[in-house]
Parts: sequence; C-alpha cells; structure tokens
Amino acid sequence: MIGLTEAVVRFGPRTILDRLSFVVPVGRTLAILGPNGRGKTTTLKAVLGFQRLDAGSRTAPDIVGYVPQTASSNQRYRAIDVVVMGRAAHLGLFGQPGPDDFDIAHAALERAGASRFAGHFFDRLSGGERQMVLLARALATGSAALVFDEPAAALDLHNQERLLTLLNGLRALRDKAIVFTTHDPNHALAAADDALLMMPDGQSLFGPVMETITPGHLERLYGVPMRIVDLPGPGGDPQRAVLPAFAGIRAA
Ligand SMILES: Nc1ncnc2c1ncn2[C@@H]1O[C@H](COP(=O)(O)OP(=O)(O)OP(=O)(O)O)[C@@H](O)[C@H]1O
Repeated sequence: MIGLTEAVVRFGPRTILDRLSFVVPVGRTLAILGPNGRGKTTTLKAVLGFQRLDAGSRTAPDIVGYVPQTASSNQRYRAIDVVVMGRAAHLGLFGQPGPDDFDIAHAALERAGASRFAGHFFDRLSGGERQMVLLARALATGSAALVFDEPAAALDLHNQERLLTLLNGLRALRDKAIVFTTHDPNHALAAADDALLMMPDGQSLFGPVMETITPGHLERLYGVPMRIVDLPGPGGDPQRAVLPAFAGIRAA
C-alpha cells in the first residue's frame, strides 16, 4: 500500500500540499492529474520519502519502482545495465548482479517493449526510448509499488498505446499498487481505477475514475470545457473518453 495522510508540504510562503490524503492499496492503480506546477511531482516525492513533509505521514514499502519525469545520464551505461540497477536493493552493499538479475532485467525490458535497446547506450536513446527503459528498471525492482511521473509525456501515440496496455497488464494482475501522473484524463480512464484531481484552488478530489473524471470536474481542473464521449471498448463495453474544447471548438 502507498499513500499520504494529511500531508502538508510548504515551499517558503507557498503551501503546495495542504492536508492531502489518498491511499493506493495493492491491486489498484491511481492516476494523479492537475495543472502545471500544482504539485504532482511533489506528491510523488512525498510518497517516496524524497520530499520532507511539514505535517502528516506517508505509507510506502522500502523498495518502490520509480520512474522520474526526466532522467539523463552522463555515464556511458548500456540500457541493460540501467535496468539491472533496478536490482540494486536485492544485492547488498558489495553484491554484484548475477545471471538471475540479468534474466530479470531482460524480462523487464521485454515486458516494457524495449528489448531492442538492451545493448544501446542509455544516453544515446531518445526521451521516449529512455522512458521505456526506465519503466523496465522499475519493473525489475520486483516491488509491489510502482510510481511513474508522467510516463507518457515523451511518447508518440503508438508508444502511449503500448504504455497504457502495459499499465493495464500490470493492473490486471492486481498484485501491485501503481501510481502515475498524467496530463491526459483519457489515460486515467484507460488505465486507472482511481484518480486524484489536484485542483488549481488548492483543493483535491480523490475517488474512482468514473466519479472523478467528469466534464464538470475537468473544467474546474483545467479551465477548459470538456465533453464526454462513449466509444465501444475492446470487449464491446462502452469506454468513456473526454474531448477538450480547445480554442472554443466544441464537439458535436
Ligand atoms: N524544492 C523546491 N523548492 C521550491 N519550490 C519547489 C521545489 N520543488 C517544487 N517547487 C515548486 O512547487 C510547485 C509544484 O511543483 P511540481 O513539480 O510538484 O508540480 P507538477 O504538478 O508536477 O508540475 P508539472 O505538471 O509542470 O510537471 C512548482 O511551482 C515548483 O516550482
């Protein structure tokens, strides 16, 4: 289980998190949405213990698979070595990764759809390719908690589809607590059970996606009119999608 209870984070005079509470039990996926600079990354760092809380508490296991928003490396590591680093917590202080760790890392790359980059230098990969390798590193930790900061941000539409399929595949196993941030409400509808909407006025709304991802809430969140459309889903069931009315253009 991961989450925050009544968490407060202040930067100088600004209160970024104001008694924020949410919980993600093993078996559920949470999507966090909010405008730029509202505090989504700060929330993830607070959960992970990288951000000190001014009040409240956090819940997380010792090892969490984490993919930060931006990652670069000035070391000449190959992608497979980056993924093997996800095994570090299992190796002890002076331990070296063994064949099992490399097997796990290769399986994680396969799962993330990034096997073809195994031998490539990480710092030569594109932003989207790095993202997939870092997803594999998070999977290789074997942790029951996964935290992804805007995992789709650098991905083209094809790779967004792959990412959402991967997230849904992980979700279907119901053996992990998964949290991801996104700027696309459709990603929350496609791959999350619950959503945390961090409103511009400092309030937050937490609950099942079908109750939180609504046109009214999204208009409050982004200040852009929204419309819900129901499309046939994979099993024939209706699948909800949202359309923003950019530049005042409204869907029919
Ligand atoms: N260590 C820090 N010291 C001071 N201010 C900070 C610090 N970390 C973040 N902030 C500020 O806190 C606010 C929230 O930042 P955060 O990165 O959590 O936002 P976000 O919702 O993830 O934004 P985005 O969608 O643009 O990635 C921003 O205004 C940011 O400048």
